[in-house]
Amino acid sequence: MSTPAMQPVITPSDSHSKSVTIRVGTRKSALALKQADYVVSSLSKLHPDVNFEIVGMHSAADKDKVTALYNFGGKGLWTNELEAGLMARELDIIVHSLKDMPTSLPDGCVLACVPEREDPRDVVVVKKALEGRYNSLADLPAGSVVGTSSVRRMAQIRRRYPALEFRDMRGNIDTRLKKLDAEDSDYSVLILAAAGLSRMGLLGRVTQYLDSTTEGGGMLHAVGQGGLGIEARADDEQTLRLLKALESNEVMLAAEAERSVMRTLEGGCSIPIGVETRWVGDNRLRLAATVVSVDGTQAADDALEQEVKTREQAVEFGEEVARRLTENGAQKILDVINAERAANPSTEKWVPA
Ligand SMILES: NCc1[nH]cc(CCC(=O)O)c1CC(=O)O
Repeated sequence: MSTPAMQPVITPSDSHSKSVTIRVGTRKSALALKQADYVVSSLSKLHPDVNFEIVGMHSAADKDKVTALYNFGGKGLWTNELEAGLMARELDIIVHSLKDMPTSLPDGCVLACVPEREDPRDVVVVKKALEGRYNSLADLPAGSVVGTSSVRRMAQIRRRYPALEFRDMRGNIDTRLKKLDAEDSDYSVLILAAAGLSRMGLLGRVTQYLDSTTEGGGMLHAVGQGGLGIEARADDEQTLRLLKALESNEVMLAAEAERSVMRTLEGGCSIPIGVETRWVGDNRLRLAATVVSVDGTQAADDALEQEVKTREQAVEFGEEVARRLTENGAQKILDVINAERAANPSTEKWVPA
């Protein structure tokens, strides 16, 4: 004899009922919620019988904007509380900006799906009052102030445009644009990711797209920029299978190669490295990468093309590019940056994006 409580739960055979619910964790910023909405609407189309529920969480870094970002360890800045929710089975997947994901995930967590990528490039946005006067970095007079908190962006721009000045700029995209446009602001331009602006419907503000060409300012983007990373539990086979339908194999392989360069060079710390990946033919991936000193005077560059068909090949390819960068002087540049950070962890000003 069994009590009612011990009886199995029987799902009614009503065709409208959805038997499985996937809880989707995300940060609560406007951009993060847009990304989670995109993932849920795409997955819902692929799996109409599955119910998806978005769970927004404030991360430690969101709650404490005053403390220098490196105090959270640099690595895994936005992800820790969400991962705790994932491991506690309060969440089934987490949607991240791929560029904010650490290159090594905690045990039990995997990068389960890399969907189609937005434009990975950085862009220039001109202060409203200066629109029409300047468009590109090359237009800016000496002493113009560029707003960015990213050492990668600052170092690369300083290398090509040594007469420009740089000032810290943090906050969500809306906040940054408001600070830029304020009447009394010193900023002439802001550097942002095209992807974030695109997702927020703000691409109209872009006056220059930055890339490795001379017209593009010689700028390489962040590892994973423009991409999304969906994290899941390594042993949750049902969810892993369900996510695979949303993966772009080309984007996943390119992102794995980019992340591998970073993982190989960093030794535990997030570092300022720029990359650019492009498919150039039959399964051939071209990967360019750069590491620039904070003052822009020293740089290590490399570009290589190789056949990449599997995740393992992508990782090996990234390791090879990292080795070549090291031989070209990247390690010396990184040693200086890491020594500075170790000496001044709490005054750290620059974000590693
Ligand atoms: N550094 C913060 C961050 N993390 C993700 C994005 C949006 C771009 C993306 O998804 O790669 C941004 C804003 C930015 O860099 O302009």
